[in-house]
Amino acid sequence: MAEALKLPIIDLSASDVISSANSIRQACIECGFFYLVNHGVEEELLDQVFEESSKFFSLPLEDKSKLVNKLHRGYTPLLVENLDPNSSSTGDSKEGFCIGPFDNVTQSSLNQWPSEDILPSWRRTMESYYRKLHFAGKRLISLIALALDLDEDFFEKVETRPTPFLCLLHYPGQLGSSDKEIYGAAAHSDFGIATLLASNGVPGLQVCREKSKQPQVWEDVLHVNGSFVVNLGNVMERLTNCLFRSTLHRVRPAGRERYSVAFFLNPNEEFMVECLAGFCNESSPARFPPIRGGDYLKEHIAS
Ligand SMILES: O=C(O)CCC(=O)C(=O)O
Ligand SMILES: [Fe+2]
Repeated sequence: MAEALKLPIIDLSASDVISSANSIRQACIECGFFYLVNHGVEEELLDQVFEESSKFFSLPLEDKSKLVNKLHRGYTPLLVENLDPNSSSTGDSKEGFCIGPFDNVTQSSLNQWPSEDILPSWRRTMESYYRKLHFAGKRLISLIALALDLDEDFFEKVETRPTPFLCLLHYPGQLGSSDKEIYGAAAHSDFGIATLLASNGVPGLQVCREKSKQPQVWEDVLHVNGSFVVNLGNVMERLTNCLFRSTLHRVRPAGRERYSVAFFLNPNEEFMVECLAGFCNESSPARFPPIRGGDYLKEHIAS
């Protein structure tokens, strides 16, 4: 059993935003992971999301496969994604379903939905959860902007505002017998700006704080009722020249069915992902060349 990691807790509704931004800054420099509480998402809605998620993943593969992932929206079957292809030839032992933005007709038309005849309240539940998370995500990112000494509305402009994706994940409890260790999600860091994660409480998520230290030390991230686990993605390392950390994490199978819902704040296509002024200088030059969000996404998500 790995040691449990004690993560800082950030209160999204605290009135002293400067103090919250300072706590976020410290958490992002030290670990890149923290718990988010008082985020405004009701427990009842989250319960409904897990209930609907379980109903979808319980459908016959034939039905789920009709919605197979296109343009990062829809169903990804078990073992298809591999978050660490360099170390593992086997895909991750999880299945997923992703929903992209629906704030304009063009974007919205790309989403796929299970038939209302089979799952009548599915779409309504997921859209409602997406909206709530979007609201919480905007507030969180304004605190992250303050934590970077930027204007609070830095991430609200047309070209800087994140593009969120909601991904439902299901890790089956039983694994086939194999000599190799199969991960629910193999070791990876997220490629976007930040991720807000909720789970049904079944353990499995682990973090490796020092990715280059050998042997790697993995610590358990415990479930805290009513909180989201937030972690930064690689875009934040690029913006801060690695001051803010995008930490390696994975999901180990716990022998019980785990459901999680990840809300990924990805860069939008027009966002220039480059070291922010004040985070690099002559003695500490930018470690990554600038890249447009659209090109960055092409490099990081398989189509
Ligand atoms: O399901 C989890 O607990 C983590 C999922 C994750 O890390 C990811 O999808 O990027
Ligand atoms: Fe992740």
